[in-house]
Amino acid sequence: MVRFDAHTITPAGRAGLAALRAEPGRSVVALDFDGTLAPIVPDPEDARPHPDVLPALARLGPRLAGVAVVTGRPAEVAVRYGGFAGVPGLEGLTVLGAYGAERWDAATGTFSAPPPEPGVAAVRAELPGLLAGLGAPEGVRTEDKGLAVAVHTRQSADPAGAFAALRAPLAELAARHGLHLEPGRFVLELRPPGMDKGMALTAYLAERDAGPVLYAGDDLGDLAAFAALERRRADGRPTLLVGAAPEVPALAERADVVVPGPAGVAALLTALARPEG
Ligand SMILES: O=P(O)(O)OC[C@H]1O[C@H](O[C@H]2O[C@H](CO)[C@@H](O)[C@H](O)[C@H]2O)[C@H](O)[C@@H](O)[C@@H]1O
Repeated sequence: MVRFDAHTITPAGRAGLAALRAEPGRSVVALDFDGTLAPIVPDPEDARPHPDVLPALARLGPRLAGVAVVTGRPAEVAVRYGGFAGVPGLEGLTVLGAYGAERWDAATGTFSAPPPEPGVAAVRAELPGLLAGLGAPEGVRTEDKGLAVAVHTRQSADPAGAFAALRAPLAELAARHGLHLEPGRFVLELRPPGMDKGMALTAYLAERDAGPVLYAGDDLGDLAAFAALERRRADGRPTLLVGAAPEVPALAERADVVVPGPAGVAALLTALARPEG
């Protein structure tokens, strides 16, 4: 069983954990995908959940008011890579993809997504020429996400250097086409403004009439979800913020507890799924 002592979890987080254990039927567990459920890997197409994640979620799901995956991935990609469809116990799972712009519900098997914004097509067309003109190093990769385009530097020889060099020109390209630049772990994503994980999570929690909430994330895009739960906490509602990446200080500093990546998240979910919690 995973136990957290007073030195590794904040008092508010401990209260959130106690509430989750005491009232599972009113509780929601919401989880980021990459870096939280799935280990970070060099090629984004290779990301798959830690092997203990699905069994734990399948045990937890029927006991909770809701389980959601809140991800920057397109919903369809997250469902496919996650292996979430048709899993007994996950009939109530919801995937909020593209930072909440897209949605998939296991209960119906249906996807919903808005039409792509014209700025995304313009960026898609301009990006190869821009990257060539900037002399983007070998290993810089683009990921076409449908509603957004992402530029990855992880596979270049100097991921941090390439990230720093590309950030301003990509921000300028995004702004010129009415898009927002979303920075992440060696990724710069050009996507439409107007939606973030905090807005998506808040709407989902209202829909489920949620009580206690656990959110786990590993990257800057998860800060909006943390902020949404910090507001709930300020209203006296129990929450548990889990940071899944000690190496991302902006998130780890705001977490109630920091666990070592998807293996740590899986261990926490497995412990929560036990009858004794
Ligand atoms: O919101 P998330 O579920 O955390 O998705 C964020 C981005 O994750 C993916 O990129 C990250 O994971 C890759 C696979 O481990 C890794 O190679 C990359 O360096 C990371 O930035 C994904 O490719 C993006 O589309 C997501 O927005």
